[in-house]
Amino acid sequence: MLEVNNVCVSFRSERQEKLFGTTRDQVLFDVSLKVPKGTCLGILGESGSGKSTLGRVICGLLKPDSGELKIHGTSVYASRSGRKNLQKRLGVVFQDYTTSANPRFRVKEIIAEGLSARERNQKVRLNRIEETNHLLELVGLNASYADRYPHELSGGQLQRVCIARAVACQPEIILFDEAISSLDAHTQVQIMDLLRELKEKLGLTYIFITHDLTSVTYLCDDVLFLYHGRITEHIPVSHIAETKDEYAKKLLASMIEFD
Ligand SMILES: Nc1ncnc2c1ncn2[C@@H]1O[C@H](COP(=O)(O)OP(=O)(O)OP(=O)(O)O)[C@@H](O)[C@H]1O
Repeated sequence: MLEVNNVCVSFRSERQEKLFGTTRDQVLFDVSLKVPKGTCLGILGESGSGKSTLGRVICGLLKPDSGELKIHGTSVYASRSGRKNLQKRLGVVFQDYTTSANPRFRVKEIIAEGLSARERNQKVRLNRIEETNHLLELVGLNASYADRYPHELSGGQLQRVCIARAVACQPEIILFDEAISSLDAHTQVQIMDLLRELKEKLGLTYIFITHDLTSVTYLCDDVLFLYHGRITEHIPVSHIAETKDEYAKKLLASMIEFD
């Protein structure tokens, strides 16, 4: 179980009245959520609502001003061991697969980043070739891709490699930050099918940050709406049509009209 309790985040404001002013802009206000094991939580909000900031708090990259992040009851930011505990259990897949994969690395070296993390965490020595081939198959590619460079892959294939790298460290939870947003609609569906399959096979828990309601309804169990840094609603996806939240209603209406 991953828990976020009363998290507040602010950044130093660019508009300072004094030269060394300390005015801050608050981006997250008292955000709390729980993600039970084996479920998928969608975090939905428009641009600037604070989704990625919340994502950075969840993956251990940004200590909040106040509030806490807990994984299996252990506070992440209270100690170094708390952060290490999170690193062992959580993988991340970002939107920009072109920059999150080193262009000078071959596919096998990209996946090796995840395998090395697993070797360190579990204090084991892995058969890299065997593991890489297994992971490539798991994400719908095959061993022949291992020697390719990122520029020799399509966007969808490269994002599959990034997913393989995240899965390589055997995390319990994977955070996806707009991970399918830059792909075309057909590839998005293929990747979402892959994510569903992996979740089932490996018993994973997902946190799926997006601005796209359709992908949330396709993939998530629960959805949380973020508006100007505040959670306005947190409901099961199956009850999304009954939402009371104005922002959620607007999103829903635009999707229905579009359909
Ligand atoms: N490091 C930072 N320093 C200052 N302000 C920041 C920083 N990171 C984010 N912000 C501000 O916090 C607010 C929320 O940004 P965030 O990236 O979390 O939004 P988002 O919902 O993920 O948007 P998008 O969908 O466009 O990525 C924005 O106003 C942004 O300018």
